Amino acid sequence: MSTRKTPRSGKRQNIQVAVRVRPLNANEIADRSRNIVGLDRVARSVSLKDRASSRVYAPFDKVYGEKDSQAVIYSDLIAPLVSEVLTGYNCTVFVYGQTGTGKTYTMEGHHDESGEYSWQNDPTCGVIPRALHHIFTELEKQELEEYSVRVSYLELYNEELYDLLGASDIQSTRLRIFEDPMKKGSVVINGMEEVPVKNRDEVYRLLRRGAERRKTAATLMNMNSSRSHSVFTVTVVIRENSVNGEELLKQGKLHLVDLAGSENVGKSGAVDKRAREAGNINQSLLTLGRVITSLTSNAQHIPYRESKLTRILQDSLGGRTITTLIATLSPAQSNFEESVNTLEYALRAKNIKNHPEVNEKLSRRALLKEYNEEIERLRKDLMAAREQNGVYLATENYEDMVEQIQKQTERIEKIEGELEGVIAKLQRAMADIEMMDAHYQKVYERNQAMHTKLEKRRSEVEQLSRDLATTKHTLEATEFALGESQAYGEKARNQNVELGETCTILSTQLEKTHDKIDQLKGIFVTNDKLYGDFAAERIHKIHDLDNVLQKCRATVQDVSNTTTSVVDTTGTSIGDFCTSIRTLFAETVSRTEHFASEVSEALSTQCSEGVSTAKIHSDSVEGSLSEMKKLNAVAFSQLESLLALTTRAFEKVEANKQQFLENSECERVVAEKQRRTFADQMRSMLEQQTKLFNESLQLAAKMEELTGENDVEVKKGLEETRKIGETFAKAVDETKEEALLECQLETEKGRQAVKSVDELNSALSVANKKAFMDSERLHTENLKGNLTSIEELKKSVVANCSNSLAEEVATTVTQAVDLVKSNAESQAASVETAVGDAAVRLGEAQLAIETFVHEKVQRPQSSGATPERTRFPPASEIPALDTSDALKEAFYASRQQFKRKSIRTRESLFENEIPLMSPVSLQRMLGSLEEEKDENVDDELINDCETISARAVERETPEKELDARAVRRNRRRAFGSNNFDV
Ligand SMILES: Nc1ncnc2c1ncn2[C@@H]1O[C@H](COP(=O)(O)OP(=O)(O)OP(=O)(O)O)[C@@H](O)[C@H]1O
Repeated sequence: MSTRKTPRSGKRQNIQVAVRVRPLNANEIADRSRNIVGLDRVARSVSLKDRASSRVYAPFDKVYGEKDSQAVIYSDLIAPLVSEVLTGYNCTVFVYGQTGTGKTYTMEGHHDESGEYSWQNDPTCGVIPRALHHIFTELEKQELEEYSVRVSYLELYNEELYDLLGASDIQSTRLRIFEDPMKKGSVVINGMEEVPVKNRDEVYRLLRRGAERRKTAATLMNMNSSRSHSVFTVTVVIRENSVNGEELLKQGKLHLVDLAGSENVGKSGAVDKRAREAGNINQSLLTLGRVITSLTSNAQHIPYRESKLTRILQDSLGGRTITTLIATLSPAQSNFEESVNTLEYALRAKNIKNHPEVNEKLSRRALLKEYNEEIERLRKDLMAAREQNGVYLATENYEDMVEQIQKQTERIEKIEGELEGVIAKLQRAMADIEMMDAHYQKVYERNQAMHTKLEKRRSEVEQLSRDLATTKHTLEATEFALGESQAYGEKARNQNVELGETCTILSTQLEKTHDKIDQLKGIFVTNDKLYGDFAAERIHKIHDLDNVLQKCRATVQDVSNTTTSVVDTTGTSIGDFCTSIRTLFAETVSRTEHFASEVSEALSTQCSEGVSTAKIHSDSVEGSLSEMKKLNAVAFSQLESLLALTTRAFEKVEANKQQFLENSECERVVAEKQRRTFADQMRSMLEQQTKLFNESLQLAAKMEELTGENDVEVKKGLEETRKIGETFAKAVDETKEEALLECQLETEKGRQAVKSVDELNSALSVANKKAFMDSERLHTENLKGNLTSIEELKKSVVANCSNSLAEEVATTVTQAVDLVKSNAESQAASVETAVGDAAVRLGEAQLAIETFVHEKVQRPQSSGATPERTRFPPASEIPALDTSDALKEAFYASRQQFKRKSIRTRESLFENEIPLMSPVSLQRMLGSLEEEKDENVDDELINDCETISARAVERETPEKELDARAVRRNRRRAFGSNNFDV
């Protein structure tokens, strides 16, 4: 395969050289051979201790001792190369050393026949299986689908190449090396089998096959395996696509070379004389030494072509390959010289500078074209050579021509070899492609299965997308509702906290209120009892007072009766007095008339004047009497009015008492009613309180208010009662005083009347006296004789009349007045006593009321525990949680702000889908292309294909890529068919 190199950072680098020292083997131990090798890992030096001296060889890139495992060697030296190979570099690892120092062990490891270990976990497993395992691991890790891994295993013995993996008999398989016409400095090994490796497990099988063929060869050809070289090559081709959709092939190679034992080669590549004599000259090893020497001495000519080994590995020595040399040593003293040679060889090799370059990635089209052109060129050369063979020449020239033909034949053979090599390369390339096509087939089938699965999944995805959209929508709505609920919940929680706090306060206050209510209840019960007792007591007292008033009434009645009787008596007395006066007057009149008749008779004419005078006097007395009658009538009427007043006073007292009693009863009834109402209210309030917690405060307040009002009412009632009592007492006092005053006034009026009667009588008496004296004086003048008798009579009449009448009247009046007075006084005293008693009782009642009100009536004691009226702030409004419909509306409203994002379906993934071409379709397409061999048509097709590829690349779907690849593959096959026709 043609590869071009791109510089690796443009740097030249020395071959990496490592030294590995194996442990002393059984023979060496048996020979008691000393370990003379010392390693300094820091200085990366190896020292060899001779008996006399110690030689140090340094620096190496790495030094490994007997304890360093295969895994360490691999991970340090080979693993990095695998990465380089996958990147597109060629890498070579040489194992160089004396026979039996562990070259094969390092490269292949032990073949564990026991089956105890699989090759993956066999600690003795060498570089080759590890490298292949690693390569597959990396390819899988990088998820590369299209790659090919091929291995070849060559043995070079006595400058003959044998294919250890070839299918045919190893003896008959003669591998020939030709220059690679397409790449200068490279060779083509004609007939070499490059076996594709599909997985790790095939590696051991191949290694075993190689080992068996080696053994067979050794037996058949009496081959000394320690003098043969083996080259195990792993070729990794990775197909990848460039950005413009072009298919690129990236190739890297790893050569693992187990060289023949170095014991016959001297320091500078000189062959040991004895070995030379024995014919055991190892040309390849010899040339390798020389090449190394030439490379390190900057010689003009590097003798690569002098051995097949150096020809094959030319690129690995001073070329573009990354090269590592592992020098294996025996630690035994017996191998001192060989160890010295190996170390010196290794140090020399370390000076070789390579300039690694990554193999250029070539497009398949270019590669195939290149191959085609080369084949065509070789075909033409061959034809030309053959045609030359058919020319007839003169005999003279015949020999020259024979010679020429001989040369031509050799040339034809050479060209044929080269052609075969190229064709072999092409075939390998085609095998690679086949391998990758097989991969493609698998990928196609997998893709078809995936496509079917994808279709199924697509419908599922569509359904799921719809479900997802619904679910998303629901989720959003739910999230929205949840948010709302959370906010509401938060508000409610805060409110709850507030309410909790308020409840705690209210609970405490309610507790205290209940205490207060209990206290009030107790007070009300006590007050109820007290009111009962007080009412009973008051009723008792009122009864007492009633008795007193009855007594007072009786007394007043007595007074009235007495007064009436006194008045009657007085009236009678006055009547009697009047009668007496009339009698007396009649007597006086009769006496006077008798006297007058006597005087008339005696005094006839003289007495007529006396009679007229007497008549005048009589008229005067008559007037006086009528005046007295009037006065008596006035006195009577005054007494009547006094009686009426007394009666009225009594009636007033009675009325007042009745009113007082009624008022008291009313008050008592009102108080009782209030008490009952209050008790009912209390009861209902208590019931309500127990039922309605939230109204408890208000009820408590109201209760408190009512309690206050009731208290006020009670106080007011008591006050009113007290006032009424006072009013009653006052009224009684006033009535008493008024009655007394009226009595006194009437009595005074009576006295005045009596006095005026007395005065009138006195005045009358004086007037009569004066009249009689005047008459006497007149009659004295006229009647001197009889004047004395008349005068005496007159005096006696006047005296008798005035004295007895006055005395009688006075006595009667005085008696009457005294009687009235004494009666009035005694009645007044008894009324006063009764009133005083009533007053005392009223005072007692008042005191009792006051005591009751102020002392007995219990009032709620201020305990300080009754909660103060607290106005709790109204609970903050918690909006009622919206209904789901309202929430939905709110959600949709909120959604209006944001355009609803369309749920992205996977439609887009499928809409540009281009069906993947099946291998059958490809085959058909290939057939049609085979029919159209015209290059123009090919070009046209290529253009078409490229257009399709470009379109496919633009669409960037794996399916389209595959399609483009299919087209390219088609194209490639078209070329391939041409080539095979050749
Ligand atoms: N590092 C090592 N640890 C343990 N044993 C080793 C080590 N190196 C080599 N041996 C053992 O030494 C013996 C010889 O090793 P090996 O055959 O690999 O040598 P060689 O260099 O390949 O010889 P030849 O050149 O003849 O092929 C083997 O038995 C191998 O197991």
